[in-house]
Amino acid sequence: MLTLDAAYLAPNVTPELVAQQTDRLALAHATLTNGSGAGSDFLGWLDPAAMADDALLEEIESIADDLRARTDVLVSVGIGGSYLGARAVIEALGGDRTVEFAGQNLSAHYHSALLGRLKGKKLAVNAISKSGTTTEPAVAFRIFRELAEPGCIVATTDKHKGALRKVASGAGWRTLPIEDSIGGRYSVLSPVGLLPIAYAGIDIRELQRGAIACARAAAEPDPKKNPVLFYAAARNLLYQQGFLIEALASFEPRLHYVLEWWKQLYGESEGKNHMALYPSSVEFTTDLHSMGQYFQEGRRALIETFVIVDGGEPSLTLPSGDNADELGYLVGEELTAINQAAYQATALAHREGGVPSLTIHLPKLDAYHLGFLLYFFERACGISGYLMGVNPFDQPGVEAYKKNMFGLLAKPGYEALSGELKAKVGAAGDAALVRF
Ligand SMILES: O=P(O)(O)OC[C@H]1O[C@H](O)[C@H](O)[C@@H](O)[C@@H]1O
Repeated sequence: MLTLDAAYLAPNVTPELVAQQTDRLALAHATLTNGSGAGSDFLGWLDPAAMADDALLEEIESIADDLRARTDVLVSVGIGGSYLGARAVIEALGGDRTVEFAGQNLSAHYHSALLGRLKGKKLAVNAISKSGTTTEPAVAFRIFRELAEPGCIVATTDKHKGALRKVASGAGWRTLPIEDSIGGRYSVLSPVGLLPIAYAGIDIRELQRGAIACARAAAEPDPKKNPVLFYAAARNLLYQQGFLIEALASFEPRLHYVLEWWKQLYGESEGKNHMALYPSSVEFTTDLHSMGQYFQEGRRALIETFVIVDGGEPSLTLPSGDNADELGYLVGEELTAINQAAYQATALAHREGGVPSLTIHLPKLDAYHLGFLLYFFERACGISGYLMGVNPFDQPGVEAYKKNMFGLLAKPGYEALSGELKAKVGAAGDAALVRF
């Protein structure tokens, strides 16, 4: 279970204001659950138990066990939704085996350094791409597949189409399916996320169990009893009031990639028709010493959603010593308690500075509660997109850069565009350069 603390949303958002949205919320809720809205072909994630049934979980676990027995490191190759979910869970929960990530950028430095780190290690490689044609992971996969131990390549991709499917069939590698009805950013609890997570040694059944519990809670149509509806309603009301940026804020560095995953989820789902809250993230207290000033006194366009871990953290107390560092008042205090005080102080200060906030409390950060949280955000994102009047399950805008890149790299089929784009990019010529 998670708990929402909505005290600092007032007066912008109050339970009464949310109650006034009941009809709109009920419509968005029904549109999502009945599959009657835009993008309804992509609701395969809605039922987490069906998305990965027992047979599929067993298959994933058995592949993970086999790879763990034969290798030291898994290189997970993917980008966007084929990357962020697995990384979010693995970085948050740790595990006992190293998973490295490749193909989430095109940096020669990043990939050379990774190759260096992997020297002398026995590698498994998991190529993950729903379309099977995304350039970044395809490029990285060419580099890393050569280094895998025999029989230790797994392709997670569309059942029938795409270049990755073709290559995997030709080479006889093991494969895991990505259903048509599951888009990348909603795929963490499918084979896309689950194989790397299982390789890391994290209990994928617990993760799924948390998501199933959240799905049950989210079936409730009354926004007062359904945290998913409440969150979707609150951010929508704030957007209508003119707020433009939602910052997901944590005080726990191991949530870094959960914040990154959330940004893709909301950015791709809602950033359409020149609308939507811009999803950003901050990691406190680190960022209080860089972004804190802006949060307190910059342009008042920000709302904050805190994700706070309440318990289960290791005990670490401040040791005694002379009081020259003026920390005597904290001797014997738990670091976790100091961090909690920092959260309370921050939420209060920001609220008083004009930043409304909502806090999501997790009793502890384990597989169950993380599964609950991930599903919470997915489900709220579907509702939120429908409240906004967009299709939360497509991402047509992402194609624009790809088309340009293919043109500039003269990919077969893009020859005509190639000349035009090269002319555009070079148009300003020397005149545009400012040299020093
Ligand atoms: O899994 P893939 O087909 O390789 O896609 C990976 C990612 O690339 C894209 O460009 C999309 O914007 C993302 O939604 C997707 O998750």
